[in-house]
Amino acid sequence: MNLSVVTMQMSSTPKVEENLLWLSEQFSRLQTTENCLVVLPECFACFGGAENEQARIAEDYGNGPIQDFIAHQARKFNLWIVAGSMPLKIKDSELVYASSLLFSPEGQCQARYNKMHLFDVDVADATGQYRESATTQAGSSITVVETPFAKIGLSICYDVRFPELYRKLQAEGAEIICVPSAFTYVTGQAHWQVLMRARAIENQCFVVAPNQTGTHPNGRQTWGRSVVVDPWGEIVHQHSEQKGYLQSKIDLDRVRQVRSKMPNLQHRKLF
Ligand SMILES: O=C(O)CNC(=O)[C@H](CS)NC(=O)CCC(=O)C(=O)O
Repeated sequence: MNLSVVTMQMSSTPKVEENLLWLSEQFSRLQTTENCLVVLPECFACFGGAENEQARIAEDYGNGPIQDFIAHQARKFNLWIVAGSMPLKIKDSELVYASSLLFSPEGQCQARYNKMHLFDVDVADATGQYRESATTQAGSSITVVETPFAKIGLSICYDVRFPELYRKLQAEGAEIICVPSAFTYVTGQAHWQVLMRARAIENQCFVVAPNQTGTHPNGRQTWGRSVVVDPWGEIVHQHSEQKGYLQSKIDLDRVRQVRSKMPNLQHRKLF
């Protein structure tokens, strides 16, 4: 079965309306076919401002302007949309979940994943210290969701450095794995493409990884180079540093073809 896959590479600012307006312009330009999956980057609605910005724009799950916007766009343009990540409130907590939501073309939210691995890392860039856990609660369960075209595994950004998560997603049947990201320029330059290709090759899945790009208002720099990789590790398409979208047709039979010739998933010894 064929699927049209879109990576939306953004240079998001702290202003939600600005980012959503830009997105609605992009959506209106897409060529929509029967099945079209659009994946947005991590923090698509608000990025690159103050430390408390995610708490500021956080919504209750199932209720809020950002989720309404995505549901509306999904219906209007007949799209499956993975809303990369957005902050969702937690009852009686200052912290938020960084959640990735899958919307159907009917505008229904069909799956939710809360980012498990938080980026508490020192990077040799202008920001220096990243402490995601200061504002974010780590998730504790994995998400694989069945759609009419494929089973989709959800993950976010720094998760990509933990291959055991992807083994689990694959074991649960994932054929497409989304990795919406806000990878830093420095770590992206070193590791971005290798990590995305490795997860695709070892799990024989399509990997769809839209990234943030450019210099954001708080000085944070992200790597761009959003990418779609096929189950053999070949690049289906890759962005430069510019914001915008790329759209490609993929053949989902590729997953079965690659797995039947090289059944390395059945040759596992450990887990
Ligand atoms: O905190 C926010 O504002 C939004 N969240 C992010 O930007 C997150 C956590 S700081 N970024 C990453 O996970 C980058 C991972 C990365 O770059 C790597 O693994 O090398």
